[in-house]
Amino acid sequence: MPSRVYEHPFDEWDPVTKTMSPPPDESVEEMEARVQLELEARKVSDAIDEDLNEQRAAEKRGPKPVRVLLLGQSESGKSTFLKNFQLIHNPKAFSAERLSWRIVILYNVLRSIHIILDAMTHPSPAQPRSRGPVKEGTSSSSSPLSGEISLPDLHDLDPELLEIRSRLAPLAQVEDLLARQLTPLDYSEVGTTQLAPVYPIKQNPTELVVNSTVNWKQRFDRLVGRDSSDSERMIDWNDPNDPGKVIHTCGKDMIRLWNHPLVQQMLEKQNLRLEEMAGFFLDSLHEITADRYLPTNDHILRARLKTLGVSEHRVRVNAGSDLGNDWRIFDVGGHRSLRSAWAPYFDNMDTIIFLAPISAFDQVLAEAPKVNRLEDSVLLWTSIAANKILQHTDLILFLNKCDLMTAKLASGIKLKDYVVSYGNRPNDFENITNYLRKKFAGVLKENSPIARTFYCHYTSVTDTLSTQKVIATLKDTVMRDSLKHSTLLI
Ligand SMILES: Nc1nc2c(ncn2[C@@H]2O[C@H](COP(=O)(O)OP(=O)(O)OP(=O)(O)O)[C@@H](O)[C@H]2O)c(=O)[nH]1
Ligand SMILES: [Mg+2]
Repeated sequence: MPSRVYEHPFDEWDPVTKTMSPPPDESVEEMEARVQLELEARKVSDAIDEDLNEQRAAEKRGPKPVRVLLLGQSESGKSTFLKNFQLIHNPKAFSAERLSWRIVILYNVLRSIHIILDAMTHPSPAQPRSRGPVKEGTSSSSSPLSGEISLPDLHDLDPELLEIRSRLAPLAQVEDLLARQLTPLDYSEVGTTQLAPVYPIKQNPTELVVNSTVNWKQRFDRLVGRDSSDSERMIDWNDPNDPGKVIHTCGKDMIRLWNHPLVQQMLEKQNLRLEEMAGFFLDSLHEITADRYLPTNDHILRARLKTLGVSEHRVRVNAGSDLGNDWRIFDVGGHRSLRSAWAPYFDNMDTIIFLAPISAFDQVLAEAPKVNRLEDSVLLWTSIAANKILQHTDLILFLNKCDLMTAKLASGIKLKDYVVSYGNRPNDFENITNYLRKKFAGVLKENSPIARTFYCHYTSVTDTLSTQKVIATLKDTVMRDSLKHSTLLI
C-alpha cells in the first residue's frame, strides 16, 4: 500500500515528511516490512488513545480526583511524605517496592562510607559553627575550605584503619556499578554532590536520582534480576551479582570504621555531621549488612533518592465517601535547577503542600553554598504565595524535620547564630517553631494576591504515626476546599 508521501507531491517540500520518507531505493520486501511496522505502530497508538479517552470519560463520570502538588527545596521531605502516604493508604504497593528500596539503601550506606574514607584521605579543617551557616554533609566535601589543617594524617598513624580501608576497597566496584547504572545518562549534577574519588576508580559518588521519565524501580529490578511485583520472598539470595553480597562481606569492617574513636574524632574535627545527611544509615549497619537484609518500613522512609522532573502518583484514599477517593499527588525535584519545571503544574491543582525543613536553619543549599536553607525556604514560600496563577489554590505548610530540629537544639546549636532577628528569645522548640510559624504566616498574608487561610503543621514525615495524624487532618482540609472549589465552579 503506497504511503501518503506519494499522494501529495507538495509534501516533499515539507522537512518532516522528507525525513519520514522511505529511502528512494526501497525494495518491495523492505516496503512491505515497513508498512507492517507502521500498521503495528498505528495499532499501539490507537490503543493508547482509546485508553486515554476511556480514562477521561471515567473521570468525567466519576467524582473529580483530588490533585495535590508537593513543593519545597531539595531534601525538604516531599518524596518521603509521598512514601508515607502510600504506606498508609496502599501498604501492599509499598511493600512490593521493598527490593528496589533495598538497593537505594545499600547505595546510601556506600556513599557515607565513601565520605569517611575520603575525609581520611583528604582531611579538611573544621568550620566553626558560630561564624555563620555551616556546611551540609552532602555539599561539604565539594566546598573548598581554607585554613590550617591541624589534623594528624590518621591513615598514616593508625595501621588498623589502614587495613580496614584496604579491606573495604571492593565496595568501590559496587558503588561504581550502582551509580553508573542508576544515574540517568543525561544527568549532571554540577557543583552539588561531587566528591573527590577515594577509591581507585574514576566515578564520583554523586547522589542517586530518580527520573520521572524512567521507571527507576524496574531498573533496580533488572540489577537484582527480579520483578519487584513478586513478593520479597522471591529474592534470589544466591545471585552472585547481588550488591548485598559484597556489603555483607565488608560489614564488620564498615562497623569498625564507623565506630573507630579516631574516625569519630576526625569527623568531629572536620565538622562532618554525617548523621544529618540524607540517607544516613551508619547507625543501622548491623541490620543493613546482615546476610539476607530486607529493609524495614522505617529504613525505606529514611532512604534518600533525589527526584528529577515531575511525577504523578495515583493513590486510592478512603475518604469515607466516594468523593475524594482518588488522589493524584505530584512530586517534583526541589534542586534549584529543577524548579522551572514546576510552573506547568500550577494550573488545576486543588492543594499545594509546601515542605520547609526547619532543622536546616544552620545549613546551606548543596547547589548554592552561600545560601542558607531556611532563607531559601522562606523565599520560595514567598514566591509561591505571591504567584497569581495559584491565587485560588490552597497552600498547606509543613514545618518539617521537627525531630531533627529537637535533636539539634538539644545539642546546643542556637537559632540566633543563624537568624539574627530571633534575638535573645529562648532557644527551645516551642518558642522557635512559634516564631517560624508566625514568620511564614506573615509572608503568606503580605504576599497572597487574595486573602487565604493559613494551614500549618509541625511534621516529621519519616515518622509514620505522627504523619498518619497529619494526613487525617489534611484529608479534611483538602476535601473541604476541594468541595468549596467545585461549588464555586458550578
Ligand atoms: N529525620 C527526618 N528525616 C527526614 C524528614 N523528612 C525527610 N527526611 C529525610 O531527608 C531525606 C530527603 O528527603 P526527600 O523526601 O528525598 O526530599 P525531597 O524533598 O523529595 O528532595 P528532592 O527529591 O531532592 O527534591 C531523606 O533521606 C528522608 O528520609 C523528617 O521529617 N525527619
Ligand atoms: Mg524527592
